[in-house]
Amino acid sequence: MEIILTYAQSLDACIAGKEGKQIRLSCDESMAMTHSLRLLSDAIIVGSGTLLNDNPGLNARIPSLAALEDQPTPVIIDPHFKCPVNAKIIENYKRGIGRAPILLTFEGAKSTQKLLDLEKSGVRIFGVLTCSDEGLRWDRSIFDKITKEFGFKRYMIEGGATVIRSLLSSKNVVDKLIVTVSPTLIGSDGVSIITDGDRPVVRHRASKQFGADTVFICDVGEL
Ligand SMILES: NC(=O)c1ccc[n+]([C@@H]2O[C@H](COP(=O)([O-])OP(=O)(O)OC[C@H]3O[C@@H](n4cnc5c(N)ncnc54)[C@H](O)[C@@H]3O)[C@@H](O)[C@H]2O)c1
Ligand SMILES: Nc1nc(=O)c(N)c(NC[C@H](O)[C@H](O)[C@H](O)COP(=O)(O)O)[nH]1
Repeated sequence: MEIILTYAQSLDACIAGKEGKQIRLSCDESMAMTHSLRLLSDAIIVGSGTLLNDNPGLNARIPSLAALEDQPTPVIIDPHFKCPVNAKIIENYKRGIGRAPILLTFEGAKSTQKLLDLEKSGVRIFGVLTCSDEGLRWDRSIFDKITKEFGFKRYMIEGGATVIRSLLSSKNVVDKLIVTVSPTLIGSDGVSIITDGDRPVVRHRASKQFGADTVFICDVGEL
């Protein structure tokens, strides 16, 4: 099992603009790299904040829409079932250009009308999350359980800010960090991913220029 955390950031470590405004940071070349990475992954994970803010498709479309059997599965960390029934990931599934999304919620979550509506739209609900007082607890056992249930081997976590910050301050979860650095400055009202607290060790593995962007690949963990 491999867990990759990947995102695009500005030179001043921001991943979005003021009040979370979505900003296209990746140039065409590095966005194509991200979509190639999606094709190599079994699951693309984002938090509910990104789902609501960006309404992403989370499928592989560049340079062209990949065949359904090659598409990764969209997975949303959504403990409070905020996913709208008309989200793009659900529309893609209904149109046959994306796999049935999975929504991760708390273990033992009670069913609600919203959950039933989401299941009717084709969303698969999986109660695997646990909570501590500082928020969702991240550890590899969550991914072991998802792999046991769905058979995924490679996870690509694409954000957003809460997810990135919590993973960058968790040990023994992420295996690889792939960061696209865009030569732009967003400034103090941007959404930063800088965390306090302890951080995992990262080791440079490779870096490559894609258009104007530089993509860093780092191994993460007790190296
Ligand atoms: N540049 C990029 O690569 C990139 C990628 C993704 C999102 N974004 C941007 O990030 C912003 C969204 O980030 P965000 O922080 O609002 O939302 P998010 O996507 O990080 O989701 C946060 C939500 O997910 C759940 N969650 C996930 N992990 C959690 C944890 N460890 N603890 C508690 N709750 C957890 C909770 O419901 C929480 O409200 C948007 O502006 C979006 O455009 C940028
Ligand atoms: N690699 C990357 N470069 C960016 O400039 C940017 N803003 C994102 N943001 C990641 C976010 O989670 C969604 O992936 C995007 O909103 C695009 O969504 P889709 O392509 O439709 O899946 N990711």
